[in-house]
Amino acid sequence: MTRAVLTLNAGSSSLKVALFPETGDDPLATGLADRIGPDGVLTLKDATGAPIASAGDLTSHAGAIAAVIAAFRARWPDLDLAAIGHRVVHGGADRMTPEMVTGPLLAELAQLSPFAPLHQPHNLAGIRAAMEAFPGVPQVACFDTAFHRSHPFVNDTFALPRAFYDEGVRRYGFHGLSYDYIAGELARSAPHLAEGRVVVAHLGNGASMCGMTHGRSVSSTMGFSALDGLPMGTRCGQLDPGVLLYLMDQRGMNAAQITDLLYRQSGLLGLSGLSNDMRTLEAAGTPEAMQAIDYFTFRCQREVGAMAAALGGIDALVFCGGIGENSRLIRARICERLGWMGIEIDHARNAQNDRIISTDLARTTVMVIPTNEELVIARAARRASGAEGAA
Ligand SMILES: Nc1ncnc2c1ncn2[C@@H]1O[C@H](COP(=O)(O)OP(=O)(O)O)[C@@H](O)[C@H]1O
Ligand SMILES: CC(=O)OP(=O)(O)O
Ligand SMILES: [Mg+2]
Repeated sequence: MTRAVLTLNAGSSSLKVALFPETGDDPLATGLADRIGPDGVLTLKDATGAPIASAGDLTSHAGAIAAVIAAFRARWPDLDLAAIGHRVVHGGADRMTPEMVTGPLLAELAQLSPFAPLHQPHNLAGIRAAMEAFPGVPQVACFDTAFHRSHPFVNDTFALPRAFYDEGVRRYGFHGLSYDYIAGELARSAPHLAEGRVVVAHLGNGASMCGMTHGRSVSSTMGFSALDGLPMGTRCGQLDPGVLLYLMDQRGMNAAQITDLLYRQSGLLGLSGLSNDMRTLEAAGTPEAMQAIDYFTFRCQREVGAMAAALGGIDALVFCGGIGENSRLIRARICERLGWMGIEIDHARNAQNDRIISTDLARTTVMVIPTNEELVIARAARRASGAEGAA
């Protein structure tokens, strides 16, 4: 086979992998390990969508990564990788571009793990596993935070004493690789909108919104950690810090217990008492599941308003992520009270997952754009490793 670029994208509930040729946007193979946990399943497909391999019982991200590497090796014994690109959720305050992985970089990134416990350890485990499986192949780290480093100070800080900002207590924002892709797609397919005021809703197991103009991030609902903003599969979203004081003072909870509560037991799972997965909640129809959906869609409506205020208006709303790309119910529910912002969706278009789901007369364009973090990672890996120039 020709030389290829491998991408690894570890999300909080999933591992997405892709194998790209040295040039071009179409992958040779893609893979998804979904619902990592007791029901975890990995499926790898070739460029035609035909299954290459599958594996079940994926209880951890590390197991999923090992299964991916084994399956690619079995399918392509002479696999020749020009570079491996990794999604790394947290890059810290100064990283605005992808970087080649080195020992010191890995050590620095490991220090950020406590700020992104559902992601950073898996991202770094992926890098280590890939370094071991493919020694000598350049590894490139692509940061979710990088896209948001353009935020103005008012969207980058909290109203704490200045020393905290200086030591890195800032609003970083995440899902940057996804927003980067959407910005590029808009610039390519709808340049007049790309220049305008766009609110992008990345709604997956992790969920956030980004307000962007001229393709640059101005504001994000996520802050210091990937806990802030919208409620998520198992994360609480925006929370009054007084609740934390109560949990510590009155309930005697320690940091580890609070971490578990806010990252793993809250959000859709906590409110429904049933599941973190929107598909399960939509199908269940129990009062608690419906309340969890109500809370999710209400907070999404609030945050579209907040992002539009940060941008001074809105020209387009874009949905992406597992929920945003697939759930016509949630998109319709979010849009139903946003008529005052010029948002009006066409229900037939919405039901078909059309690219434009707003009515022809609506003042604000509403779009569904499947995100492609893998392509952003692959392009960056080619660039940073020099593979692009060599091709
Ligand atoms: N058809 C669907 N209807 C509703 N929700 C869906 C559908 N397909 C996927 N989802 C939601 O998308 C989530 C996964 O989103 P995704 O962006 O792929 O994951 P991650 O945040 O782990 O990267 C699932 O937890 C599920 O709630
Ligand atoms: C940052 C984040 O929440 O990522 P994901 O949606 O992949 O869990
Ligand atoms: Mg994701």
